[in-house]
Amino acid sequence: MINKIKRTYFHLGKLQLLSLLLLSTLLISLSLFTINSIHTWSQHKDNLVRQLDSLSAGIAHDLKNSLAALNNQYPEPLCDHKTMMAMQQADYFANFLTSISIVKDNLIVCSSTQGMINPPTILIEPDWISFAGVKVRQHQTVPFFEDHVTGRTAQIGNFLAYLDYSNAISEPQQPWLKYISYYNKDGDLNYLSGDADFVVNDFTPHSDGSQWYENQSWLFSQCINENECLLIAIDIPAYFAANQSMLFLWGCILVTVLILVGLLGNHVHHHLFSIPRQVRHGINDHQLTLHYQPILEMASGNIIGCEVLSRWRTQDNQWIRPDEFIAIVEQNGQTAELTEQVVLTCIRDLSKVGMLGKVKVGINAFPADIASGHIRNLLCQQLPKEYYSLFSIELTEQKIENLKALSQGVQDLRRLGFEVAIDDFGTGFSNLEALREVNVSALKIDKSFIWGAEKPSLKRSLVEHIVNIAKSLELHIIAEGVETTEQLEYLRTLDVDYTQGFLHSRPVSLEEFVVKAKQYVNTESS
Ligand SMILES: Nc1nc2c(ncn2[C@@H]2O[C@@H]3COP(=O)(O)O[C@H]4[C@@H](O)[C@H](n5cnc6c(=O)[nH]c(N)nc65)O[C@@H]4COP(=O)(O)O[C@H]3[C@H]2O)c(=O)[nH]1
Repeated sequence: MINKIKRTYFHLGKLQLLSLLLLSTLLISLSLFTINSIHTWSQHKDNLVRQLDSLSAGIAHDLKNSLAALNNQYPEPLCDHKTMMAMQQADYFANFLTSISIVKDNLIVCSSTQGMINPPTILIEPDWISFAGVKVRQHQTVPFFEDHVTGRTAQIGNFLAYLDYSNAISEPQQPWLKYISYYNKDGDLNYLSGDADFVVNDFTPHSDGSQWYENQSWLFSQCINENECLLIAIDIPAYFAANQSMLFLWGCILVTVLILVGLLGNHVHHHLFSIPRQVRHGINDHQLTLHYQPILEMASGNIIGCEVLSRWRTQDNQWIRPDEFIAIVEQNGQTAELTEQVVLTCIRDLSKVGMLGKVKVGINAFPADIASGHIRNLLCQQLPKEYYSLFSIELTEQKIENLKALSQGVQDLRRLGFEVAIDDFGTGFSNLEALREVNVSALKIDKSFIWGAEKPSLKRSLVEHIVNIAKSLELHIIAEGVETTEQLEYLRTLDVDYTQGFLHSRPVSLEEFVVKAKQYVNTESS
């Protein structure tokens, strides 16, 4: 009852933990989003104003020191080497201007980046001409190295340059950044040209006291000359739209990540905590059951014994394969408990059905069980001496930590009359070196070698090799995983002692094993 409550609590706890984790991450992200969108404008505004102020100042500086200076130096410019060098130099020193070109008869005839332009590029009408005489074109194509770019250009006299903002603002090419020119007539600002149209009413001075104004829709710099001006303006809704779509994108990414983390978290939790924890409880609560797989004598075809195999069903009614839970038992450090339960249960089971002392029994053991003498003590406590020879301890494929202690443990078991077999021979540690060191009495050929050995193949020669070694060491040979009559007949030609496999029977419950074995075993008590 207490265990049931504990288990229910454990399951609830896991679900609650996961939902809580997901919910809190979601809430934190939502709050971050909200805070971010509330603060976005106020946080970025000052920064943008600063950047755009320095951009204006930088462009004005470049126009004066590059384009105006070139006009002074070359009032009648030619596309000659000298002028080209001066243009390239000016291009190099300018921060926001590039591809400085010479303009003649409304054509770009040569440029600092491409030399002579053939055919020359046609100039479009300027979008506005500033008070200082700078002709600004919003979408002028200019020659740029091997290519052409289209964008904003500034022209003073015979020289024109492409306005390159790419390094000027941290968020270049943004749709919210607008350039507009206005003219001032009788104290009213009138739209002249540019990216946008807006009514210059109800603007309040910018909070930092600079020359910037803002209303619901626009943030713009003050018009500083009397007749006309170029405004650098920020379209606030467009700015938010751009940021919102970024937020939406990030939101989608975050939600996807959350879902993945949730799914993965469940999986990781299941494997790291749930199964190991359930295995721990399962062993402690004696939830293991045993299945018995018949072992047949080759010569007579009789069932003479069985291999004992652990089976474990979880609380969710799932069967977990030994291959999976044995590894967890090892991680949990519960190998001794498992072996103890297997030994005690199988002795009790076989005794109950009158087969103890009548059949051979193969029990899987961990190397530590043998090295520590744990399995020897258990068997000796539970069995009368005359049954020792019927028990075969199968040394499963494991990492051997102390080969010397293992070899001593095997020696002790054999001295008492128990059989010791190397399981899964041919895989993992069970190689020739182990065979030399550990003085076993039987060898089980791994099923992976049996499958395919019925036909001439590399496997066949390996099986023959293994059988020869076993015979030369006078070991009993058991072939496991026999699935077909061809395999069985082939193994008969090799004179293998015992066979085990689905051909004869799958591992079955005790009751089913009794049904299968009873015609070969006298279960009457003597
Ligand atoms: N496909 C196929 N499979 C066959 C055939 N004949 C037998 N098998 C399977 O091969 C495995 C034989 O056991 P193993 O080599 O000792 O390999 C065992 C053994 O190493 C380990 N194991 C099982 N029970 C215990 C246990 O109580 N203690 C320990 N230490 N290890 C155990 O888990 C391994 C896997 O056990 P199982 O899943 O029960 O798998 C069993 C059995 O079901 C066949 O003809 N075809």
